[in-house]
Amino acid sequence: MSTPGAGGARVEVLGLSAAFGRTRVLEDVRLAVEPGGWTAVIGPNGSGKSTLLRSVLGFHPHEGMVRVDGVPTTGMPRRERARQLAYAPQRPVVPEGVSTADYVALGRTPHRSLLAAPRPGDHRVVAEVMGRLELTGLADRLVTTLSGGEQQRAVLARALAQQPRVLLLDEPTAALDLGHAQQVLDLVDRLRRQDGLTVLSTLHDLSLAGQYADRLALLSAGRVVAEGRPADVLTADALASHYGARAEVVAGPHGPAVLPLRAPDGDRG
Ligand SMILES: Nc1ncnc2c1ncn2[C@@H]1O[C@H](COP(=O)(O)OP(=O)(O)OP(=O)(O)O)[C@@H](O)[C@H]1O
Repeated sequence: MSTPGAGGARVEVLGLSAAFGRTRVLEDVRLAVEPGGWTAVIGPNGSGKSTLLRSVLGFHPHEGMVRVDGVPTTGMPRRERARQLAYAPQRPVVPEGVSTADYVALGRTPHRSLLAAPRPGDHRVVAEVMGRLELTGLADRLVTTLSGGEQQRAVLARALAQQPRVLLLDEPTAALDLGHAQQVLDLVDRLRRQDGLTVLSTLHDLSLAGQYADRLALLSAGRVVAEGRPADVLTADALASHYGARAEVVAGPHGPAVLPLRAPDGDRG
């Protein structure tokens, strides 16, 4: 598939801190994702994962710096930023009165001059992405009428149609059944392996995070408390101390998977 653009880019997050009003929610976050790498940011509810992604995109005010291939994103023209970084949000707001095909085609906007009509290449990219995400049959449906999972795939399709060098995914599988979740993650995995797309995602499903990402960053109360290979970050101790969870971590063929454990009989009411 020829979806991403000019190969992946190195992303560096340097000393990033952010707040809502006076409440600080990210504290001195440092991360680097190599071209073609996939870092999944994990962490309990409210630990700052979405705010981190939104800060990297420049959607949330922050201190510190984000660099793409060494170039700070602050001050980068909007269109240039949109050619480098694409984002699929956790709770997308889809426009009224727009077909699914036209919605996905919005991803081509950064690649054409203002007011220029779509070119054959634009239609080809949109058709290809929609085919890959099983959206072809929904092309003429209003995007507002799609189910939650279909909408989530449409949002990802729009981001991929952007042919970015870096893909930021906020909970890309939240509304998807297991089969579609695997389909989406397999597609992203293929794009990074074949074309070097760089991926920074959040993922609540720790087993999927352990299988697909090559690095995990564990956020807790706005700080990165562990970063490294999935097998080193996903440990029963880390799940107990940062999630308050009982779980066993088992080694799978492609990385660790998490098996949640019921409370012992004596601990249940
Ligand atoms: N608009 C807002 N106004 C005030 N506080 C906010 C706002 N959005 C998020 N927060 C707070 O910032 C903190 C980080 O939120 P964020 O959404 O980044 O966490 P998260 O790790 O993505 O959470 P989840 O796993 O529940 O999606 C939380 O305490 C949250 O309540």
